[in-house]
Amino acid sequence: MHAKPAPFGGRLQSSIQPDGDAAIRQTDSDAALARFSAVQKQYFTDPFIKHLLGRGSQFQPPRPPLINVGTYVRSEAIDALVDQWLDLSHAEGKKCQIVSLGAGSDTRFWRIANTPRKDLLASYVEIDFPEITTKKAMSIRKNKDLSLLLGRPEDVKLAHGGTALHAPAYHLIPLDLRLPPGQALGNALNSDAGAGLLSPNLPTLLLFECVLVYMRPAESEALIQWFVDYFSAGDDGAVLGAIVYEMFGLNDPFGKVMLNNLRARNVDLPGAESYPTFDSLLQRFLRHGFDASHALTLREIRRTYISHQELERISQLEMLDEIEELELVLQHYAITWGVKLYERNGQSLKANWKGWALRAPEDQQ
Ligand SMILES: C[S@@+](CC[C@H](N)C(=O)[O-])C[C@H]1O[C@@H](n2cnc3c(N)ncnc32)[C@H](O)[C@@H]1O
Repeated sequence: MHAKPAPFGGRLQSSIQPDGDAAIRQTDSDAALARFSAVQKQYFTDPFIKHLLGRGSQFQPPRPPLINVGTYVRSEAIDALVDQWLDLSHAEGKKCQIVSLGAGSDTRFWRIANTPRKDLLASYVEIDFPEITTKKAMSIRKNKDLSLLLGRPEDVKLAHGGTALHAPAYHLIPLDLRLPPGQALGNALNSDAGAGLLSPNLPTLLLFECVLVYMRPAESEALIQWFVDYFSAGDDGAVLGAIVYEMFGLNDPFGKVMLNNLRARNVDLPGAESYPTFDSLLQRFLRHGFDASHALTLREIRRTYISHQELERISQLEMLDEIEELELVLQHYAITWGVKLYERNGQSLKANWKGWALRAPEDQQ
């Protein structure tokens, strides 16, 4: 076996603390290390991740090939969906907003800000526990590669004792997402910068990368519903999109081993219970009145949505001979995405947004 069943980037370290939230927060370091490992092995590039790793983490050994391939497939697919979202907003003549929930040490904002697509971003909001946002805010302040992409130094401000950070198009906000969103999230998005951080009129994409699985279903449903209601207040009709990446189908033998391994490290996955099958994934958004909902397992994405040239390239990076094991693991992770369209006038516009989907290589020409 190359790896014990555990989330990609979720191989927990030995120093697990008794507090369950500490173990959940630890998954952020694991995710960042998994990304750094895939970068070191040249699966993809990310010039920013090294600035967000904890002290000494750069010297950790790389992750096993199976984990690197999983991180690569997930990253490529979510990047493609996010880029397409930005381009769809652009085609509509609007800037777009992205909210990353449980953002941890994610580098997506900087990766976008480093490209011409930066001009398509009206606002990028990242939310996580205060311990995580404090660490991230410090890394941003300390590192020029990160801070320069936020704007002029005088426009970048720490807030709430260093747990929050605000720049013209970037906001880092400390919050426990399990709190009733009506008060907690609503206040967090409205108080800090004086004005609302999110316009209800702009196309807005929610990113939930490996976070809802740590919350109870009632809590994650309340969170998604809060956003659904928030955008119904827009006067120009908004478009709400969401991407969820996480494990599912954990009631089979593989899933049970995964759950037990995590439980031994003080991590529960209450959010996985509602998603025992592939079909159940689509309900994630349909139950909130989304107009379209799609899901793909990482196994299917690797098989169908990554070009032969790319598969050939990554097969040269390191030895991976246990394809069956790889497929078994990839079969338990899925990307689910959906879109909700609010009142507006043009049917063609709706058709555009409904076509938001991963493209197989032969459709990309
Ligand atoms: C596995 S990490 C994923 C980080 C990042 N989204 C990524 O994919 O690289 C899970 C993140 O969700 C955050 N998280 C989990 N439960 C949370 C909650 N109730 N409120 C805020 N953040 C939470 C953790 O602190 C951690 O940063």
